[in-house]
Amino acid sequence: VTQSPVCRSYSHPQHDQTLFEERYLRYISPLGKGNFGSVELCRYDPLGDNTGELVAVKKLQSNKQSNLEDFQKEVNTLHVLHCDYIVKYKGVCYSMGRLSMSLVMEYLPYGSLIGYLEKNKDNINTRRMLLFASQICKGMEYLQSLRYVHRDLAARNILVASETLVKIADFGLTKVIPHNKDYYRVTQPGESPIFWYAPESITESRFSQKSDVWSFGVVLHEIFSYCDIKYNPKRLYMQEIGHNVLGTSISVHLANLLKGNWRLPQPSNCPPKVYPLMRQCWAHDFDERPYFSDLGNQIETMIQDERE
Ligand SMILES: N#CCCn1cc(-c2nc(Nc3ccc(C4CCNCC4)cc3)nc3c2CCN3)cn1
Repeated sequence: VTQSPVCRSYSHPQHDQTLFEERYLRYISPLGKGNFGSVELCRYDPLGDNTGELVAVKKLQSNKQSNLEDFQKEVNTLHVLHCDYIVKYKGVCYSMGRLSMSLVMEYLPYGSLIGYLEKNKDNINTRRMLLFASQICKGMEYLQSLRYVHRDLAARNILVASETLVKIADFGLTKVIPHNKDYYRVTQPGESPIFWYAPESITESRFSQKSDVWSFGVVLHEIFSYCDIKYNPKRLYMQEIGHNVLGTSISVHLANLLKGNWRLPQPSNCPPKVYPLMRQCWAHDFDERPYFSDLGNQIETMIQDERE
C-alpha cells in the first residue's frame, strides 16, 4: 500500500477488474461532453438483473487515429492516478473488435460544479465553497507531484461526488512535463479554452504547473460566481474585448487585455479575502504565482476563520 503525500489516499495494488465486456454495458443516459468524446451513464450488468453498478463511460468521439492515440494517453494517465480528489478510473471496454475503446470511470451522481452550484446556490455557504476549492488544490498538488499539467482546469471539469466532496476530471488535455524542463510546449493548440488560459499559454502555448494555477484562479471566480452564466469568464472577457472585434484573433485581444493588467472583476458576493487569492493566481509573471500548496494553506486558514 502506498500513500501519496498530499492526497492521503491509498493505492492498493488491487486486482480490480479493468476489462468491461461491451455486451454487459447497458446504456442509460447522456452525461456530458469532454475533450475527445462524450460521456454516458451506463449500468455494467453481467447478471442481467439490474443489480450491476452504475458507471460513467467516455466514448472516443471519432476513430481518427490521432484521437485514438490521444484517448489511449488519457486512459493511461487516469489509470495511474489514485487520489480522493481525482475521478476514479475503473477500466476500459473495447468494441468493434478493438478498433474502438471506451474509458470506464466511477459515476459521480451530482454532475459537474457548473450545474450543481447554480442549482444549489441558496444553500451553499462560503465554507463549503472554500472546502471544494481546497479539495481541488489537493488534487492538483497530487497531480503535480507526478509532473502532470492538467491544461483544462475549469468548473465544467470538476465533478461533485457528494455535498462535501468534489473531484477533478477530464484528463483529455493532460500532459507530462519532461524531466529536463518545467513547462510543456503544445504544438497543435486545437480548440483551446483560452478564457481559462494563462497569458504565456495564449501567446506561446507554454503550459506548466503555474499555468494550471492561473486556471485555478478562474475556477475560484466561477465557484464564487455560483457558475452563473451571466458572469461566465468567456462572457466577461468578451464584454471587455467587444463582441464586434474583426480581423485580429480574439486571443490577441485577450493577451493584450491581460498584459494591460485587466482582470476578471470581483464576483458580487465574494468574501473579501477570496478575490486577492484569485489575483495572486493571475500574476502576469508565472514565477510570482503561488504553488497549489500555498493556495491550499491559505484556503484552509480561511475555512478555520469561517468556522469561528
Ligand atoms: N469532466 C468532464 C467533462 C465530461 N464529462 C464527464 C462527466 C461525468 N459525469 C458524471 N456524473 C454526472 C454528470 C451529469 C449529471 C446530470 C446533471 C444534471 N443534468 C443531467 C445530467 C449527473 C451526473 N460522472 C462522471 C463523469 C466522468 C467520470 N464520472 C460528464 N461530462
